[in-house]
Amino acid sequence: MSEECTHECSTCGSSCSERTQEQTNFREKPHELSNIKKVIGVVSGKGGVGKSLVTSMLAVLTKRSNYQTAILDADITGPSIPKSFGLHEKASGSELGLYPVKTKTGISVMSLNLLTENETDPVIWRGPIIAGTVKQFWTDVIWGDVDYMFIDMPPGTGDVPLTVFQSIPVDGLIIVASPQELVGMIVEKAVNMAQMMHIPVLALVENMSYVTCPDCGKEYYVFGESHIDAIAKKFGISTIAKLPIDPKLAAACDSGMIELFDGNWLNNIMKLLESEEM
Ligand SMILES: Nc1ncnc2c1ncn2[C@@H]1O[C@H](COP(=O)(O)OP(=O)(O)OP(=O)(O)O)[C@@H](O)[C@H]1O
Repeated sequence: MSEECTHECSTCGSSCSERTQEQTNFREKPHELSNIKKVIGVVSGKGGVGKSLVTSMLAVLTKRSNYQTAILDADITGPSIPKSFGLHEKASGSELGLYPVKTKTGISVMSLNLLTENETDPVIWRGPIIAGTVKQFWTDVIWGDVDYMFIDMPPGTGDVPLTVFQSIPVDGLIIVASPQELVGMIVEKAVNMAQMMHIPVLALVENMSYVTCPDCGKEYYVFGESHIDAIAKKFGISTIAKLPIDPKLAAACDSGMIELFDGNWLNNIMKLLESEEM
């Protein structure tokens, strides 16, 4: 029995002598025309902390390194990926399945906003329908060959993230948090959920960590001293990144130009993704 045993035998993948229940396998197969090598989930404890921004930036970096890249926007009720890439066309389909929409640089994207008639239509669905839609983005979308798929997860640790973790083989998670969250329990909850689902936490990103003065270049930690190093150490997460509050990033998202962002803040996560450890 592992030291981290949660006694949740139905969701545990290890075959140990203490097993009391059969493992229930909820894994869904991707579309037969999809060949997806690595799946990275981007999660946050709560909404609005920059999860979609980090998902978009990591996808842009992998694409810049010439990998076949895809984004599955699992944030069904608040999809923001199409907007940051300036995607307004609708996804098309055939009798074989649905086709993702390509961004200007060739990143494949599927999001509910690419399917609804109006981008502003609210999605007033209950949890199981939302979770079912995410599953369909995995099973019914013809993704083709993908080296890295990033999943922009819905915030929190509820119904939908649980279904995604159970039905899609996620290779690793990147947790995005604001400086305030890093002093509370929200990040701890996300780390604990990852452990319970047996998914490794690859990296921790502190978004809106600091502001750089445009005149003198000095960094100001407006939310107080950063706690990311201590939290990463506590949970044994070796890769961290700090993203400043940068009006250029907000403007790039708003104008659909995130593919043009300039900055090396997430380069060490990129290195990790390309390394043998992944
Ligand atoms: N470091 C940053 N600098 C400037 N603007 C930022 C930064 N991070 C996020 N933003 C802006 O804050 C807003 C929220 O970010 P984003 O949509 O990525 O958050 P989220 O965690 O995905 O939210 P939700 O879960 O509600 O979808 C966006 O308008 C984004 O452009």
